[in-house]
Amino acid sequence: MHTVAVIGAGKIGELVLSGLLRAGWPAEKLLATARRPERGAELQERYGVRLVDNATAVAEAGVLAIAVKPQDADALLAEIGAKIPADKLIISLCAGLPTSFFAARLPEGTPVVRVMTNTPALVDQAMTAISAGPHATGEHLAIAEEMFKPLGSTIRVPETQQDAVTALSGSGPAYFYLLVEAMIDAGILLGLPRQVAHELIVQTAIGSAVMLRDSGEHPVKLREAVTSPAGTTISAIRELENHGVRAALLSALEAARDRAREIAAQA
Ligand SMILES: NC(=O)C1=CN([C@@H]2O[C@H](COP(=O)(O)OP(=O)(O)OC[C@H]3O[C@@H](n4cnc5c(N)ncnc54)[C@H](OP(=O)(O)O)[C@@H]3O)[C@@H](O)[C@H]2O)C=CC1
Ligand SMILES: O=C(O)[C@@H]1CCC=N1
Repeated sequence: MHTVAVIGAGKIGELVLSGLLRAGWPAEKLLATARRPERGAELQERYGVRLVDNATAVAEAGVLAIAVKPQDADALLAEIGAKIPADKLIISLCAGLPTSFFAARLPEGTPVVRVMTNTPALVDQAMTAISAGPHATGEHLAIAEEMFKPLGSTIRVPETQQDAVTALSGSGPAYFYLLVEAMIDAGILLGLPRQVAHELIVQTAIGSAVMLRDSGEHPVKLREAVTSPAGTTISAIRELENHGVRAALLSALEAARDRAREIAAQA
């Protein structure tokens, strides 16, 4: 089991730390770095992991999980990139940034793995996609899997698919939360108390998600089973189609993919 340092322990860094601890990773094998001292103190108090500066993390950890915003990655690598020995494994959690961005700022031969996870990691239900970058071997991918499997599901994808993955599963939880929020508001419109609307929609979302996962059925078949002839569901579906919800989702995910590309171009 490697010592893992989370460099830039914000929201995603924290969920990696907390997930590894839940999975039984010893706290003494976890390091965290933060830009603001109060954030570091918070993490130390909450998880008992050691807060260190970036240089100490580089010196002591075998795996460096980079969890800063993509816009902060260049400055971070200007600070530590050249000091990272080539036997360390770099795991980038950053949206958009290709592994070549890191390779160009690291000593020749340093292995880089690109990972796109998502916030349901907080409840061990993440979807994490893992790609080999320069100098990353099967052994390096296995280390990334050892870290992320306990946080949910993992899949290996070619790096060329990572911007699309980011649009689907990286950002995905936000789309579902927005749908749930809108449906709860619809419940209010129909006169239900907010708490009742919340309970109905959240449990419906959970039930639908479990059926999607466990039944093995195509979503079309599951939807058809709910949609009675001349019934209530088809009336709602007509409105969804009239308002272009399907087309909106296609455009929205394409926009997310394009934004990931733009982040890389601006880095
Ligand atoms: N949020 C999400 O759902 C997902 C995010 N990601 C990716 O994860 C990464 C992190 O996102 P997120 O956790 O949301 O962002 P946050 O802003 O919450 O976390 C980034 C953290 O890095 C710290 N930081 C920045 N520069 C340095 C530095 N030089 N040294 C040490 N710490 C530093 C920031 O400090 P400060 O607090 O001072 O800003 C902040 O705490 C991004 O690259 C994002 O693309 C990937 C998948 C999902
Ligand atoms: O919005 C973002 O850029 C990050 C990456 C995927 C989810 N959140």
